[in-house]
Amino acid sequence: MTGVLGGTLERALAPALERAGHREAEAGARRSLRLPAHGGPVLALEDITLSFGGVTALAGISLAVRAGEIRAIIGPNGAGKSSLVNIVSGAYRPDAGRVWIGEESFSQVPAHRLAQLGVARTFQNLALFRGLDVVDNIVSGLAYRARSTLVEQVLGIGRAARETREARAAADEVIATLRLEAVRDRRAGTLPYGLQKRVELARALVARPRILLLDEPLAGMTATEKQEMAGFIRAARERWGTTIILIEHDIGLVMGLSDQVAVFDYGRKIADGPPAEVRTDPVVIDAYLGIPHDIEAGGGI
Ligand SMILES: Nc1ncnc2c1ncn2[C@@H]1O[C@H](COP(=O)(O)OP(=O)(O)OP(=O)(O)O)[C@@H](O)[C@H]1O
Repeated sequence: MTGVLGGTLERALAPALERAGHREAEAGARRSLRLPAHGGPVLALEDITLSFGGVTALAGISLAVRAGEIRAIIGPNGAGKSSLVNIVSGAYRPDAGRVWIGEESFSQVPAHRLAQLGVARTFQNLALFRGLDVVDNIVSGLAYRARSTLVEQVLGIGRAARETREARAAADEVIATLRLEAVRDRRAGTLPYGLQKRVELARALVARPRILLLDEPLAGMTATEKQEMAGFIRAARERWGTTIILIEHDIGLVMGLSDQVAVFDYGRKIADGPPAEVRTDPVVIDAYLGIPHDIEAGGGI
């Protein structure tokens, strides 16, 4: 029966997987990736529960993400994906459970220390400074680091001058990796949507976070833009070893891009494993295709 269900999901996902187009190349890229040999979890959730009034958004969620991993979190609407990102980024305090970031554990992640903890995030909606150049938008991702005084900054001397030089160098490295050279000095607000999303990714990467939370990075993009963005997410991980947590609705791309996929449904984690396993898991198929188990037991779909 599993085989039949597995085949059903394969068929359901086939067009998306076909669009992704380079599963084999991606598998090869994963094989050649230099992950730390004994990378322990860089991020772990321990029995996290979160409710809003009578609605349970997350019910006893545990999750461990290894250093350098691309971990997708997928699930139908309302499954609890954004709640999880908001807990990791400190916007929400769970009712119970702890979050581990590296060696430190928290009942609520201190949002003001997020950058210092090495965590960066992007948002579902664009949040760029539309009137600023691309490079200045990217440099703004380093603002929290500035140690120079206001006087030094106004006069452009001392630590401020050095910080400016270092920030530009860091921004230019990200610009080169994400192939943004041609629009470096363009106003962000004048760029097509897909490029603006790429600038957001660059801004989140400029401080070289250990952990990057991407909330629907491919939403609203054309198929070509999605392919490009998936390539740049992979490039960032390969260049800097960034651990990436990815919330995404495009299952085809997720399956090709991620090392591990956790599937949520109604606030519970119903599957967690490599894409090939998750894709054929009957529980996941039920959640996505709405195939009741009694039909499965009855032998026909
Ligand atoms: N701030 C909030 N106030 C009240 N209820 C909330 C809040 N945030 C989330 N919820 C509820 O918690 C549940 C999980 O929502 P969440 O946004 O985390 O799911 P999701 O998987 O990200 O959904 P989507 O894919 O639609 O963004 C939903 O029932 C939602 O209505």
